[in-house]
Amino acid sequence: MGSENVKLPKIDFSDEDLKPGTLVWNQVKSQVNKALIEYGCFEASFDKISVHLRQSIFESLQELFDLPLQTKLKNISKKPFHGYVGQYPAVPLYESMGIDDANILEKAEKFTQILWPQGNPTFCKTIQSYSEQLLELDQTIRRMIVESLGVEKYMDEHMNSTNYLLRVMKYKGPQSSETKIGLNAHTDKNIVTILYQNQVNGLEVLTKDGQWINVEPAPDTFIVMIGDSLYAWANGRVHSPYHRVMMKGNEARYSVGLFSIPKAGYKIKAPQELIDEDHPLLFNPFDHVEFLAFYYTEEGQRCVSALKTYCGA
Ligand SMILES: O=C(O)CCC(=O)C(=O)O
Ligand SMILES: [Fe+2]
Repeated sequence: MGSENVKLPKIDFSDEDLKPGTLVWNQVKSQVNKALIEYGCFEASFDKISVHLRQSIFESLQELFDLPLQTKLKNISKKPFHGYVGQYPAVPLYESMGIDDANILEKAEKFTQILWPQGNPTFCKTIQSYSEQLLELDQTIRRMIVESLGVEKYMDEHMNSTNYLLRVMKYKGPQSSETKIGLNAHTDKNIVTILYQNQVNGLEVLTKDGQWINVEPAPDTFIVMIGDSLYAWANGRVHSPYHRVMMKGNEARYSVGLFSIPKAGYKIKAPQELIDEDHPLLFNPFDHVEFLAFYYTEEGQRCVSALKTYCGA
């Protein structure tokens, strides 16, 4: 059960002067560092995404999930969890779809074309602008993390090592006051995840001391979470938390995640500056795409930490 009394830290990214080197940058950076060591997660207010866009994104999600199943199944991907996912007996409330490189107009158009051959410019523009604008928050946070780790010499390499995936999600209301599983507990496998949801709560995050926190974001805040690939790159200096979705009541929950994901062929390797006697190397260098292939095998699904089994040092 979620715990009532603990709240995730809330950090404000709306200051106009939030540029590297400014006083406010350093203040926010130290809040980010503290939150990521303690929770691997925080609530972010970020006002670059207009109120209009924040509303349109949920209209677009609803329009997409209202399409006939036949149409939704047309979104196929070779990468697990990037195509259409739904109708799984283990998580019957859950449906999702991934849009690779949704920040790039041609990619957003290609995706839109698959579902609406006759075109849907509003949908296309909404997901593209949302991704392009929110990516700024991902990059700000990652710059701050690299600075806090004191490994600025890897800044460009790190910033250029990822692509973006936008995943849209719907959780049906279970039509009961009893809590039902929406999405099983997991850690994200990517670099940074930024989640945004409609007004139906359900996300829970596990603290280091084993309590599930109910995440109750305000309408204008995003949830930022660290994935296992960044945990590995930082050699354990930031936490990647377990989280899950628990649903009750009648209302559907819509959420959307922007995931920064290591590019195929890029080897994730902790900088040597982050390895010492007190911090021995945790993971051998690995390729994220190859790791995911292992994660989605039966063995990978059974492990407590798939990454440790795959490439633990
Ligand atoms: O819907 C949510 O808020 C969480 C989704 C999630 O954890 C994921 O897609 O990895
Ligand atoms: Fe997740």
